[in-house]
Amino acid sequence: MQKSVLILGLGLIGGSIALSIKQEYPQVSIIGYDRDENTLKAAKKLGVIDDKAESIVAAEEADYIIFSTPVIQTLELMNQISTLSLKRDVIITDVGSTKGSIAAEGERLFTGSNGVFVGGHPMAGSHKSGVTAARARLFENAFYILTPTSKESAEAAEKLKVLLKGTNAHFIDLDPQQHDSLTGVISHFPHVIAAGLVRQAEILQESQPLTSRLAAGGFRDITRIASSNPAMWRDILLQNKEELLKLFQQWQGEMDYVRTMIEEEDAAKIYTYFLEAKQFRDGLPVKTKGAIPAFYDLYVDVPDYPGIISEITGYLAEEEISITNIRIIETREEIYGVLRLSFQSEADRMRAQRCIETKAKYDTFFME
Ligand SMILES: NC(=O)C1=CN([C@@H]2O[C@H](COP(=O)(O)OP(=O)(O)OC[C@H]3O[C@@H](n4cnc5c(N)ncnc54)[C@H](O)[C@@H]3O)[C@@H](O)[C@H]2O)C=CC1
Ligand SMILES: O=C(O)C(=O)Cc1ccc(O)cc1
Repeated sequence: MQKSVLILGLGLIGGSIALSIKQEYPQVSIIGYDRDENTLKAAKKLGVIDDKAESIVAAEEADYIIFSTPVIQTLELMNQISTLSLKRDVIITDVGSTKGSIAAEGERLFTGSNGVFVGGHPMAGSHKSGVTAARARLFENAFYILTPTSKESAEAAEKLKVLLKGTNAHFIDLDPQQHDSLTGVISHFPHVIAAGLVRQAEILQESQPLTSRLAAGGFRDITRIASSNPAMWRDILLQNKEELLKLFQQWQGEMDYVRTMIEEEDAAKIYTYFLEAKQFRDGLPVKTKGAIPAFYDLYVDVPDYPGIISEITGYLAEEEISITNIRIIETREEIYGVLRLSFQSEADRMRAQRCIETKAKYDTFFME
């Protein structure tokens, strides 16, 4: 493919898209634009882009334009770019976490004589940001939603899937409103709840200093997404306001229901509530990535002796398997402890399991 791709915003997502395109099509020319000069320099130095664009006017040469900026800036940049002399058949897309207003603006601004717009959202990420966190494999097995709104944009979506083949993502076409309603429930609202739980603990911490020490285990895990980028989530909530307001109402009803069951000490109803939640949760697919990044954790039953961590990490290093986190979960009084290793992908976790079971002969297990 001898095409030129302009990526605006070279952070975690823009950088990862650039790397995945380059991996599949080395001959494609990737031009990067970012308002932060240091990011641009880093992107060039890390080989994420082939060339730096001095200004957004570089869009006039592009066959594909990908907005990878925060959602509010994407709307502003789309307006600026639409006033340039773009190639007639340029395909324009974005990666924003919200789609309603971006897709509507894309359809209004790009009318066929100055390119065609199709909204996009790769549903994988991390709480990290910036070009240094970019990875070609970030979107592997993740859902990548495209939101075509016309026959022309549906055709553009098919071409985009070819360009983005190297993401190894699963593409799904959705209506923009349907996208916002779904991601509201499974991504945006959970970020509000996670932040709310953390703030509740923070208030208790003032009178009970033990709180943060006790919160170090499971609480820390279920509130992990509260460590996400605050500016990004502020913008996402503001752009998905209508859906979120509906969800607040529904959630308040849900919490009232739980509170009443407890007030009335209705044991049977409380049991059914948890049982039904467990059944739905246990039925969720495990092989694909969802909106919120999965934990690729492997638990290893290890004898509790000095040097055990370096023994295990040594075996993994021999096979060049990278660990993103390591922690002793619980050291039982006697002989065995549980070591939790976290990996970047399911493939790394599977390789690590084979490696440890073969070389060290320790039992390993997953907790889904
Ligand atoms: N972080 C995540 O996990 C995911 C994020 N997204 C979406 O991807 C988009 C980008 O997010 P990240 O890559 O995480 O952010 P990031 O903070 O890592 O990167 C954003 C980049 O855009 C640049 N930028 C900001 N305003 C600009 C402007 N006006 N002109 C040029 N460059 C500008 C920044 O300098 C930065 O390099 C957002 O719209 C977000 O909703 C989508 C899926 C996952
Ligand atoms: O790490 C997090 O906070 C995530 O939940 C990752 C993420 C962030 C934004 C998206 O639109 C999709 C996935």
